[in-house]
Amino acid sequence: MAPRQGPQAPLEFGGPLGAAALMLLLPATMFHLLLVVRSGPARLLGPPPYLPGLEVLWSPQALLLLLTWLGLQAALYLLPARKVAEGQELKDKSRLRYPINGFQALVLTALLVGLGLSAGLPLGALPEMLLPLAFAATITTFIFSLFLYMKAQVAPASALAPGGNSGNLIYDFFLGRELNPRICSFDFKYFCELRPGLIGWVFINLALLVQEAELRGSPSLAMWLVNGFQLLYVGDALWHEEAVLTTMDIMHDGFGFMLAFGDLAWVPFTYSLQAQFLLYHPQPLGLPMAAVICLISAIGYYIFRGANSQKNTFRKNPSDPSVAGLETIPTATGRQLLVSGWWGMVRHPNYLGDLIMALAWSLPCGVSHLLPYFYVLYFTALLVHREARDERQCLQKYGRAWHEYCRRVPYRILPYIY
Ligand SMILES: NC(=O)C1=CN([C@@H]2O[C@H](COP(=O)(O)OP(=O)(O)OC[C@H]3O[C@@H](n4cnc5c(N)ncnc54)[C@H](OP(=O)(O)O)[C@@H]3O)[C@@H](O)[C@H]2O)C=CC1
Ligand SMILES: CC(C)CCC[C@@H](C)[C@H]1CC=C2C3=C(CC[C@@]21C)[C@@]1(C)CC[C@H](O)C(C)(C)[C@@H]1CC3
Repeated sequence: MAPRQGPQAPLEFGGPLGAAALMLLLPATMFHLLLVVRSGPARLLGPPPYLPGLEVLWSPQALLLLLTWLGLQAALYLLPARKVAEGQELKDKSRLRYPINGFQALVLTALLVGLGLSAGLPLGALPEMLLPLAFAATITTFIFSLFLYMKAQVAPASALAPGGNSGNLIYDFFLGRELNPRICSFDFKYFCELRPGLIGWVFINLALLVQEAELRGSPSLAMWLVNGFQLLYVGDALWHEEAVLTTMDIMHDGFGFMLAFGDLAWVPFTYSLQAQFLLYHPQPLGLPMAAVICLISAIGYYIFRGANSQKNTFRKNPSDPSVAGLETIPTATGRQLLVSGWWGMVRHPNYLGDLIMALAWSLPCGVSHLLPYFYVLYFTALLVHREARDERQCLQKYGRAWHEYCRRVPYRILPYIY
């Protein structure tokens, strides 16, 4: 079954109306979270303590800091890489090349921040700048998405994504028209997906830890756990950077407002919510409970890493000894689907591991508030929706073989439940 493309592709996210609503809702949710987390009651569903005026949101220093950060990460991206990887085959049968130096960028950033700290860089002042920084990031992503939309106007048809080219301005602006927008070898989507937002997230967490130490003498055990788990997640993503080339975002989705805002604003400012919560609402955490949470995190990571690595190894080289013995289903495209190992347990074992980790990130915040569990709730919704999108795409790609896979592996994410 040939996938429908361009104006015939089925509309996702509720079409133009859904896209318009999400473009308002996502930034509004982000600002709501940033405001309620520092309020006394910290109620996820309550009203924000106040509605900030432009004088609170707008700060030229915050914009300058954001642009410096983006410039630094872009410079680190352009440094010589230990390896250059080839992406998946494109419509015109070509393959793009990607530098593998994300982990190096993380280490170099840590060294620079370390040097800055020893020279008196006031990292602990960053939490007070989160609102204006998030505002600067939101404006920047709107302008950047406009640039991406206009760049796609002059791109060849073969460079356009399967969705995101419906002809409706709002929908296409949101979803993104071009699959891999680039200037020379600088790939905007690949850069944004893994660098400024993801690395920014761990340094926001670190700044919250530093401020907690300044306020209370030392960081709490809960703050250490949240920082440690999320650093492991980001470090792992950058260590296995090449694996991002087989994700849905890189292979299928265009680069527009959804991913630009998601990567540059949503990830750093909402994924750091647990650490923000702990700064304003300290929580006691005993060693036995901390040990249980570490165990949950380790189980989640084991499933997440095992499943992702198994699929990536198999997609790169099906005769690799670690995957060669696994049972597979042939498909009409020549590619095969794994039906044993992690991918024989449920159809998205990697989502299951990621969700277990998400729970472990929130548990150090105790159970007195719903707010730090926002990530678990949002992430469940995101992955359930993402799974349904992927399922549709796989059905189009693999037809009967996909039906056979679903028959053999009936559960999507959670064995015997979903
Ligand atoms: N923290 C966050 O905010 C987010 C994290 N994630 C994480 O990112 C990771 C990547 O997720 P995502 O890109 O959504 O999806 P996947 O990495 O699960 O990729 C899905 C693709 O895998 C291939 N595939 C599916 N089933 C099989 C099988 N049985 N055998 C072999 N290949 C198969 C198909 O592509 P093909 O056959 O073409 O290779 C399918 O389209 C996940 O771990 C997820 O949890 C995702 C979103 C947000
Ligand atoms: C909120 C919006 C509706 C949607 C925004 C979604 C984005 C925030 C996420 C889409 C896919 C992502 C991935 C990661 C981060 C979040 C976004 C950008 C990821 C880089 C996190 C680290 C993982 O190890 C990964 C597998 C590399 C992830 C890839 C997908």
